[in-house]
Amino acid sequence: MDGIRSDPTIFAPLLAIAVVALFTYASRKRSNPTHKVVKFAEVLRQRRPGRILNFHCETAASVYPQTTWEVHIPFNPVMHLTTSAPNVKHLLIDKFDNYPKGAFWRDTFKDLLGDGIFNADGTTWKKQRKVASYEFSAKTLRTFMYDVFSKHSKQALQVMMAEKSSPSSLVDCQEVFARYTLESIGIIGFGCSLGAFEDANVSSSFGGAFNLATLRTADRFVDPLWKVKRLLNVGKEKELKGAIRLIQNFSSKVIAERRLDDDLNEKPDLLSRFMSMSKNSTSDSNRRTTRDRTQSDPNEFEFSDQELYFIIINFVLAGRDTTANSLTWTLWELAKEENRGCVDKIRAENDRLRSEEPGFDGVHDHDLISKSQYLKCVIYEGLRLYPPVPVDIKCAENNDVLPDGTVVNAGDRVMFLIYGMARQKDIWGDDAEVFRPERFLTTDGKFKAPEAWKMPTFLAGKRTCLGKDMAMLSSSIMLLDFLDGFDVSGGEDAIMLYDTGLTLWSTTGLNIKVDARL
Ligand code: HEM
Repeated sequence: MDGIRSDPTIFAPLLAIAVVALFTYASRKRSNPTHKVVKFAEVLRQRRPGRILNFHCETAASVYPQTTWEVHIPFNPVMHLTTSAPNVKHLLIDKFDNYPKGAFWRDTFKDLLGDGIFNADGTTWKKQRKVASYEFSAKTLRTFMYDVFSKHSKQALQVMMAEKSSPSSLVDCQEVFARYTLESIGIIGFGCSLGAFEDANVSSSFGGAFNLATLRTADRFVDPLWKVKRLLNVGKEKELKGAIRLIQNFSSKVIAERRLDDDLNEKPDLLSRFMSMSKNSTSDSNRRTTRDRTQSDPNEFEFSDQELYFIIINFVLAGRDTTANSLTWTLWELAKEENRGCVDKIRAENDRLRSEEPGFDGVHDHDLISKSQYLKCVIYEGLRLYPPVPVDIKCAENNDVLPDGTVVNAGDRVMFLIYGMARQKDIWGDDAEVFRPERFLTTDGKFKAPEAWKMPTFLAGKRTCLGKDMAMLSSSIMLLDFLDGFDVSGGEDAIMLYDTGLTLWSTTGLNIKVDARL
């Protein structure tokens, strides 16, 4: 940046833009004069690991009984922040069409996610959602995905024990889960290994580039000048460009090789499935089957190499970080002395289900996992308190009024604070901040999911997460294998600081005691 400061041809226009922005910012007409405005400078000050989400919670408490407040970012429309469940229902379900991701979101993510499902609206989104829904069928989950997770969970735990330096040393379980989900999504998404078990540090190669790319993309949300920096190829934008290049090089190679594959129809991974639907594919029979199923436009399932690249990258983003985050924070809770009873209940339920299964051979199967009601409650409680996607944003297409009376102008953004909502006593009662899986257990011992808009961890409505069942399956398999083989402790001593990225990584890992069960 020193170069920019000393070069008047760059610095002067930047200064002029900043002055205009500040003037516009200061003279903005308020649509909700009673709403608190949090200074953007304050948001930037609070935006550090382990802090920003708590800052939002404190703001929510300070504006109560109002449930929405504002942040004004220079060069940008008003951002309304809310913790109101009825507002979330309004955004995601009742007025879905008025709240797309919008140009702001798409621009921010374009370099990393292209027009992939996460980043698309309208027909581009619909097409991918339709195709992907087939590939996340119950049958695929029971067979292909179950096998992938089952194999990799055992492998990840073996590697974890092999790398433990001494019997008493702490284990970074976040790293174990990151390797588990990276390797699994590599097989499920690309049909190839991403080398997560060979490399002692996920932060190298593909995994590392991916981490960096998501962090730097998240930084764009609070940097009004990111487009200028991208143009100049400086700072964080330069890092982002480099990381994306690495991801692209890897993916292009895999796609090119797969195009030459004669056995495309036999391959269950997402890339092969999407490719075999494409006109460019050599697989006529599969194409016909898919088209017959949907009876739609014959060009509907054509995907170029670039489209395929973005489709798969979107799934890698969706499937890797989120599940690793969910496992990390849930195990953190389970490793605390106060939650030992939860571990006992998971094991007791598992023992009972095994004893009811005739000829149980020591390996969990898909049915046993589906029947594990208490385990589901535990995973859900982890997902409630530590939502892997802690905040989400929608853009208003037309003027609107939210259920809590907030006036939203066309173009405004609404950010709903999923992490903050989990801590609202209005929604969860006085023990909102306590890890208590039983809140999801009915009196007859069944798991009951809450209404999605009260706990939008997987979102709600038409854009509900497509990988929800897959995430539940992979988390269940890993947690059962973990608690079957190991005792965990020391959660109360582990320092956990969530990162400021798109998902809820712990910047400090999850360092706890892991002992093989006798
Ligand atoms: C605990 C794990 C997971 C959580 C908490 C989670 C959460 C979410 C959230 C909040 C969204 C909405 C994002 C947005 O539109 O702004 C989403 C969308 C999505 N998720 Fe997940 N996800 C998880 C796992 C997965 C997995 C394993 C996959 C599959 C690989 C997946 C695939 C998707 C897809 C494809 C979308 C886009 C849906 C659409 O826009 O129509 N997710 N997820």
